[in-house]
Formats: sequence, structure tokens, C-alpha cells
Amino acid sequence: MDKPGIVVAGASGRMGQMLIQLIGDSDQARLVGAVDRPDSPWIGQDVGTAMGGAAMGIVVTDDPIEVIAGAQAVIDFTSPAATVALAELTAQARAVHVIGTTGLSEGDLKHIAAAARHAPIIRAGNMSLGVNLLVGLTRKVAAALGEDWDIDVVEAHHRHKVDAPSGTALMLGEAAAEGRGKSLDDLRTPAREGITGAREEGSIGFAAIRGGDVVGEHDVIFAADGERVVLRHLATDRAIFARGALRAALWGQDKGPGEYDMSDVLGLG
Ligand SMILES: NC(=O)C1=CN([C@@H]2O[C@H](COP(=O)(O)OP(=O)(O)OC[C@H]3O[C@@H](n4cnc5c(N)ncnc54)[C@H](OP(=O)(O)O)[C@@H]3O)[C@@H](O)[C@H]2O)C=CC1
Ligand SMILES: O=C(O)C1=N[C@H](C(=O)O)C[C@H](O)C1
Repeated sequence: MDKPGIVVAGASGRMGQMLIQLIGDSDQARLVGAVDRPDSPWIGQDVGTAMGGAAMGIVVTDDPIEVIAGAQAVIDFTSPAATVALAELTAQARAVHVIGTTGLSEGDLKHIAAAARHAPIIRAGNMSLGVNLLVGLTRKVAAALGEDWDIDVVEAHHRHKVDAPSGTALMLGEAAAEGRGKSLDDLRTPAREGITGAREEGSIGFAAIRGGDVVGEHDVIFAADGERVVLRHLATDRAIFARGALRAALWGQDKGPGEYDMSDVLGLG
């Protein structure tokens, strides 16, 4: 069988460039399209030269329909509005849609669920192996420790990040809540500022740091009287997310319509 043809959405972005490099070097997939926002200076340029390297024979377009029609998968690290629009197009083309975009609203998730009735969608707030392992550990530790252990998720990212808490922090918070047999919606405490009052037992808090070029750091802190357990993941290279996304696009090739996540792709159950 031919190598699956992959379109990268958000080509000029931090993750987009990482993915174009990875797919260009891959012997398991072909780059068949690069999509960027209509006002991007990259539109009409060869994606390889736009990245400052050799031409790759793929011209960056602002028309996703034209390239998705000939693709088996779209890898999408863009913005919530772009992701919702792409989900409709990948559903029509019956192509695998790998979504790394974070900051999606409840409404956005409903659109994505509707699109997944027609094609496979693999979505995760973090595509790395390490974080997806940490999700399982967080669920286990939360289940093992009683509600007298307070849980907070602290994350740090680069100065350009626009959403908080990060998608990863929310995945970890959801896992902690699941470990306690609850939903995060029931346990999540609003961001703290001013006279917040004392901590509510069993609640899960979030704190975000933004600065410099931090790729992504996450701590899940379990704090009790006299001791703390801290589960930590440090990302030092965005390639870990790109590799996970490409793996997801290949894994999805023989899957039916539906919503999947990285624990499905990685077989973490
Ligand atoms: N799940 C995971 O493992 C990871 C998720 N992410 C998430 O991925 C997303 C992107 O991150 P990052 O690459 O750092 O961000 P960037 O801002 O660097 O890249 C996003 C790209 O998408 C482009 N874009 C915006 N709208 C459209 C559109 N309508 N059509 C096509 N392209 C569009 C942007 O263009 P322009 O610059 O002109 O706006 C930009 O090039 C974020 O939500 C981030 O949180 C990031 C890393 C890992
Ligand atoms: O915006 C980023 O950079 C990242 N976003 C994801 C998130 O919101 O958790 C994943 C990773 O931490 C990098």
C-alpha cells in the first residue's frame, strides 16, 4: 500500500514546521499539503523554502479543501476556530483528523463529536508518550490517596501560549478527578486571586506560568499534612509532540469513524 498522504494545517506555526520536517524525513508517510491562514506570508511559497531549506514540492495554500481531497490524514495544531472548520472538511473527505489544538470550548467539542460520526478523529491535549503515561499514574495516585491529599496542577509554557490552563493540565486534572470517581467539572476550583477563602476539601486547582521559550512543564502536586508527592513531566523538545501526532495519523488509517485519544494510539488502555 502507498504511504499515507498527510496534510499539515498551521504550516508556519511552531508545531507545523516541526511536523513538516518530520513528515518530509519519514519513510512511512508523504507530505501532500501544507495549509496556513489566508493572510499568512507563506501562502503561495514552497513550504521547504518558506522554512529556510530546500524546496519540498509542496506549495502552501489557504484552501484546505483542495489538499484534503487527496489526503489520508490531516494533522492540525492551529486554533479552535480553524480546528472546528477542518473537522467538517476531514469528515466529508473521510480522512483521519489528528487534533493537537488546545483551548477548545464545550461548543467546539460538540462540533468535533459530530464530525467523528463520519471519520476517525484522534485528539489529545498532549501527544507525547511521557505525558500520556503520567495521566495513568495521576489517576492511580489520586485513587490511592484520600481526599485529605489536596491536588493542584501547575504548568509552565512559553510566552506565546494563548490558552490556560494548558490542554495537558486539563488532561491531568481529569485523570485525578477520575481517580477519585468524580468528574473534573465537579472538583475544579476557579483560578485563585484575592480573598479566596480556605481550600475546599477534594477540590482540584490549576496554576499557569507563562514566559520565555519554555516548551511545556507540568507538575501534579498531591499535598497532605507533613508530606507531598509530585508527579512531573518536562518537555524540552517539541519533536515529542510531532512524533506522537504522526504516529496517531498512521494508527488511524485502518480505524472506523469515532473519537480516539493517545491512550488508544499508544495502547495504554
Ligand atoms: N497536543 C499537543 O501535544 C500540543 C498541542 N499544542 C497546541 O497546538 C496549537 C498550536 O500551537 P503552536 O504551533 O505553538 O502555535 P502557533 O501559533 O505557532 O501555530 C499555529 C498555526 O496555525 C495557524 N492558523 C491559525 N488559523 C489558521 C487557519 N484558519 N488555517 C490554517 N492555519 C491557521 C497560525 O497562523 P497565524 O500565525 O497566522 O495565526 C499558526 O501558523 C495550540 O493550541 C497549542 O496549545 C502545541 C504543542 C503540543
Ligand atoms: O502550546 C504549547 O506549546 C503546548 N500546548 C499543549 C498544552 O496546552 O498542553 C501541549 C504542550 O504542553 C505544549
